[in-house]
This record gives sequence, C-alpha cells and structure tokens, in this order.
Amino acid sequence: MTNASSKQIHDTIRAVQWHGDHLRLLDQRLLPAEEKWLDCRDATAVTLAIKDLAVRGAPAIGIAAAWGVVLAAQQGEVLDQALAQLRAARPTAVNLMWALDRMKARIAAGADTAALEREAQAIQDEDLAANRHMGELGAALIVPGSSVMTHCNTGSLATSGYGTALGVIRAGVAAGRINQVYAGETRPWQQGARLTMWELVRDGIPAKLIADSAASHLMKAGEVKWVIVGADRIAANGDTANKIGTYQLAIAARHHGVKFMVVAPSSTVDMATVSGDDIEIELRDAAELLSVAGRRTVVEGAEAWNPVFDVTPASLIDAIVTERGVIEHPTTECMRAVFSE
Ligand SMILES: CSC[C@@H](O)[C@@H](O)C(=O)COP(=O)(O)O
Repeated sequence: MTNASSKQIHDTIRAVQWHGDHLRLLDQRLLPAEEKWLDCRDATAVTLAIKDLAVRGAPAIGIAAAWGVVLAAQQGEVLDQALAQLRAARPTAVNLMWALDRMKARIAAGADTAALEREAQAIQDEDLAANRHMGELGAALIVPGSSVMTHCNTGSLATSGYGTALGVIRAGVAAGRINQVYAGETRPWQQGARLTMWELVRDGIPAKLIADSAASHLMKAGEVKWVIVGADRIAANGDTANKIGTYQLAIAARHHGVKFMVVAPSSTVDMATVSGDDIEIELRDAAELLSVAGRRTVVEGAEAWNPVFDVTPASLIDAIVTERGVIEHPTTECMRAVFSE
C-alpha cells in the first residue's frame, strides 16, 4: 500500500479463452444482464462474433482473430480465405490486421497447426504483459488523489486482460493515484455503461457513470485531472482513432486544462497510415441508434447516421502510452523514433 486510498485490484475477467479446439468468448452483447459464453469452433463463427460485437475492443478483436486462424487450420479450411474473411470483419481497429499479418507470416514460413497455436498464444500473452507495463507507465503520470474520466470500454473485456486505459486506471487506483473514476456511458452501444461500469464495480473501484453529454460540465467543475482512453488505430503522426465521442472529450479537455492520455499497445500503432485522415471509420447500422436495448425509441421513418469511431488529432493528446514507453505531445518524428523498426 502506498497510501491510505490505494487498493488491491483483483482483475479476474478473461473474456477470450482458448480451449484447445474452440474459442470461448464472454458475450459482450448481453452484459451486464447475463454472463453467457459463446463457443466458436471455426473461423466463420469467430468472424461473426467480431462483426456482431460479441467480442469487441481492438486488442481482443486481434487476439480472437488469431485464434480464428488456428481453428481454420484445425478444420483444414483454406487459410487464405479464413484470413480474408476475418480481416474484413471490422475496418478501424488495426490490431485485427496486425494479428492476422503475424499469423499469415507464420503460415508463409510453413508453420503447422501447433506452431500457429503457439503464435496465437504469444499474441494473447504479449498483450497481457503490455497492458500491465502500460498500467505502471500511465499511472506514474497521475498526481496522487486524482479523479479521472474514461470513455468506452478498454478493460479486461476489450483485451487479453487488465486493459489499456482501464489498466492505467487499475494501476492508478492500486497505487493511490486515482481515487475516483467517471465513465461516459458511450452511446449508442453503451460500452461504458454496460461494460466499464461492470468491470469497475467488480473490482470495487470508486466509479460514477455519467451521460456522455455531461463530460464538459464535469470538466468545468474541475473534477477531473486526466481523460484516459484507449485506441483502435494510432497513425504515424499520433492522430488517434477511438470510440465515437473521444474527439469531443479531447476538445473539452484542452478547453478546461484537463490532460488527455491515450493508452494502447504497439499493435495499435499503424506507421503505414500517415495521419488520421487516412483511417477508415466504421459506420454501423442506424438501428443501433434508433433503438435502446432492442426497443425502438425513435419515430418510424426517421433516419440516423452512426459512425462508431472518430479521430482525435495528435495536437490534443498530452501523452500516448504504449509498452515501449510514453510519448508526450506526439509528432511524426517522435512516433518514428519509437515505432520504426
Ligand atoms: C482497449 S480497447 C480500445 C478501443 O478498442 C476502445 O476504446 C473502443 O473504441 C472499442 O470499440 P468497440 O466498437 O467496442 O470495439
């Protein structure tokens, strides 16, 4: 214990589990009402689970896809086809393409099914190690006793475990640096309300849910010191795609003198994408906006526009935390220094 408000964190959730001949996923569409597991036995089932958000969060998507390739190899499927269908499941989170490229390189090198299984396990294990390291690095930036705000879900559910932004929050709470968390509900899919609050309450972390639209009001009150978010793709200049609503949080944070931290493993960094303008933003079904919990809330005949990510310019980001270190005030030059192999 480093001070009176530090806390033991248990972090017991492992939402992506390999069971030798199938991939078991904690179905995130049903949480927190139901804790139901979904067993995927081939690459098509994994592809559907990614598309339909049974598994979501950039690192978790990549890990699930890697196991999808292992299932395809076990089933004797055409691996190029399995790779292609998994790759097309969602467009924005680059961890998906990164993990599949790793599996593809092993296939090209003649790896057998057992070797592919070892590669998928390595992808999963490396993610957990990265999250724990990022947790320490990010928490060290936070003044003890701070309140912070987060958006979407970046925790154990979105990763191999522990989390990215939520990993920093877990480490910060454990070290007594964070004593209060505010989580935006993250309309329309409510990753913050349904998933982040579930994780925070399970860990006994002091947390309050806020409507997304309450964020500026909260910041104006001087309540939060940092906004801490994850990422789906970080471009070579530091521009960061993350859950819709992140960009407006960054604008509000800068306006109110609140610091803005992006936490993501290096598998989320895409040095081949020059800037955020080149990142494909996923558009999802309007039905996600027109209904709440499956019940239509908007008049029949109404239309909706549902981009599910946005891009925060690097100029609004105070720190990008990866397992390779902290980049303050990111620019292409400092990104290159860390991420160009
Ligand atoms: C560690 S998860 C980082 C991001 O993937 C997360 O913030 C996010 O935007 C998730 O979006 P989702 O649509 O739920 O997959």
